[in-house]
Amino acid sequence: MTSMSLQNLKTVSMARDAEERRRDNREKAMLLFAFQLLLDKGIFPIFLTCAKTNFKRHITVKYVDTAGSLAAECSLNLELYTICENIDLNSIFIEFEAYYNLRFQRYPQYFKKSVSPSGSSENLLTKLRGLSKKGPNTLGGKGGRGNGNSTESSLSTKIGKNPEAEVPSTETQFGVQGFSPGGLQLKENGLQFSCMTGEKLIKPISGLDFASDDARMFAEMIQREIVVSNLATTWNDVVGLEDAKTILQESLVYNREFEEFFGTALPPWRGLLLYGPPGTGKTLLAKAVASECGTTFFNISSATIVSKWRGDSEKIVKVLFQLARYHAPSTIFLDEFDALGSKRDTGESDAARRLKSEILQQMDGVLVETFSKDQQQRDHHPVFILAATNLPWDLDPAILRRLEKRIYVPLPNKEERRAIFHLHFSRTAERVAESSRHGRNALMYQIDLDALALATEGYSGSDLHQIVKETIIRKFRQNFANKIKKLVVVTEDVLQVIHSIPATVKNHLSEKYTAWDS
Ligand SMILES: Nc1ncnc2c1ncn2[C@@H]1O[C@H](COP(=O)(O)OP(=O)(O)OP(=O)(O)O)[C@@H](O)[C@H]1O
Repeated sequence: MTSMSLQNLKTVSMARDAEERRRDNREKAMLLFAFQLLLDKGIFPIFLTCAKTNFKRHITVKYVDTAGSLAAECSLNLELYTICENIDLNSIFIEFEAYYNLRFQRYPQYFKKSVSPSGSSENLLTKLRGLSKKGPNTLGGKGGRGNGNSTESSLSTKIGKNPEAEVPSTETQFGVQGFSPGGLQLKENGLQFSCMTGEKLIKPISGLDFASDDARMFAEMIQREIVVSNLATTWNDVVGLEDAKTILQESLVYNREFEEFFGTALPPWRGLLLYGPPGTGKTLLAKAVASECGTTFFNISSATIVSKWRGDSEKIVKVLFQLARYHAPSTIFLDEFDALGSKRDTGESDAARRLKSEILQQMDGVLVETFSKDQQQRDHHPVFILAATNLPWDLDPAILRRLEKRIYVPLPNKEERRAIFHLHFSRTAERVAESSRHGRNALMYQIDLDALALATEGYSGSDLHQIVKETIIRKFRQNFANKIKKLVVVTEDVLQVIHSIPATVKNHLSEKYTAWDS
C-alpha cells in the first residue's frame, strides 16, 4: 500500500515536472518567435533631431537591435537557438485561425484599441513611457526576469558610435520625426537612445531561399566571416591617409546624407580599391570601416572564395553577394584581391576565368542598383565593395573599371612616421599601466620622435609597429634578471633596433606604385 502511494506520488511529481518543463519551453518558444520576427523584419531608416542642439541626423534603426535588447533582457541566450524549419509565427497563427474558425465559425480578433481609464485611447508606447518615468523598478521582478530598466531599454533604439565630436553623444535625448516603416509620426522629445555594446546581431539565414544545399552550406560558411564584434579600431587609430579616410567616410558613413543631397546626380562610390605597398594600413582602414560604418561587414580573403572543387568558387561568390544584399547595408572587404581578380592571360585556367566572370557579373549588379533611378531599388541593396591589393598592376582592367575609386595607400612620410611611433609607444605604455596591478609596472620613454622619424625613411607603418614591439621586448629582456618594474626606453634603444630591421618595401617598389598611380 505504502509502496503504491509512493509510486503515485512519484508519478504525480513527474507529471508536474513535465508540465513545468513544457510551460518553460512554451515561454521560451514565444520569446524565440518574437526574437526571430524582429530579426526577419530587418532594418529601416529614421530621422533624428537632437533636442538640445537641433542637430539632424539620419540613422538606421534596426529591429535586429531590438532583438538584441530582447535577448539581453530575457537572459535566455536566444541567439543560440534556431526555430525549427517547418514552423514560424505566421504558420502558428494560420493554424490557430483554422482551429478557431472550425470551433466558433468565425475568425479570432487579435487586437483592439486600448482605452485608458479616462476614456482616451492610449497606445502602448505612451503607456511604457509613463511606466519608465515612474522609476526603474516599475516593471522589474516578474519571474526574476528583466532588470529594473527593462522598459527603458526596450524603448531604446541603438545608434552606432559617433565618429565626429560635434555629433551629439549617444546619451543625448533626441526627438523622433519618422519612427517606423509604417509611418508612425512622433514629434516629441524624451525617447532615450543608447549605444549598442557587445556583439552585433546578425540575422539568421533561415529567411533566405537557396538554389541548392551547397549554396546553403556556403552561406553558413560566409556568415561566419561577418565581423560581429567591435574591432575597436577607430579612424584615429589610422595615422595620416586622410584622403582614404574621407572617401571611405563619404561612401559609407555619411552615405545616406550624401545620397539625400545628391540623389541620382552623384551616387556615392560603391566600389573602392585600396592599393599600395604591404603594411601601409589598408587592412587597418578596413577595420575602421567595420567598427565605425555600421554596415554589415564581410571580411573575405581569397582563401574563403577559392575552392579546389570545380564550380564551387563561383557559387561562393554568388552566395556572398546574395548574403550581402540580405544583410544590407553591407560592406564586402576583399583582401588580397589580386588573388581573385588578376589579369586574364593565355595561361589562365578555366576555373580562374569563370570565377572572374562571376565576380564581374556580381559587381555589375551592385553598380546597376547604385545608378538605378528607382529609389527603392537603391535603398534596398546598398552593397559596398572594398578591395585591397599590393599588386594593382596585376588586376584585370575589367575588374579595375568596376572599382570606380582607387586610393593609393603610400608609405608614411616623416610627420606620419613620427605620429605612428607616438601612437604605438603611448598605446603600449597605456596598456601596460592598465594591466599592471596597483600600478607597479610602468613603461616610460625618453625618446626623440623626430630622430626616429628621420631614421626610418622608406619604412612602412607595419615596420614601425614592429620596431616599437621589438624595442620594448629587448628592453624587457635586458632587465628581466633584475626584476625591474619600470622600464625606461631611450632613443638609442630604438635606433639600435632600426639598424637591425631593414624596411620591407624596397625602393624600386615604391617607384612602381607611384608610376602606376600616375
Ligand atoms: N597609417 C597607419 N597608422 C597606424 N598604424 C599603422 C598604419 N599603417 C600600418 N600600421 C600598423 O601596421 C599594421 C599592419 O598594417 P595593415 O595590416 O593595415 O597593412 P596592409 O596595408 O593591409 O598590409 P598588407 O598589404 O600586407 O595586407 C597595423 O596593424 C598597424 O599596427
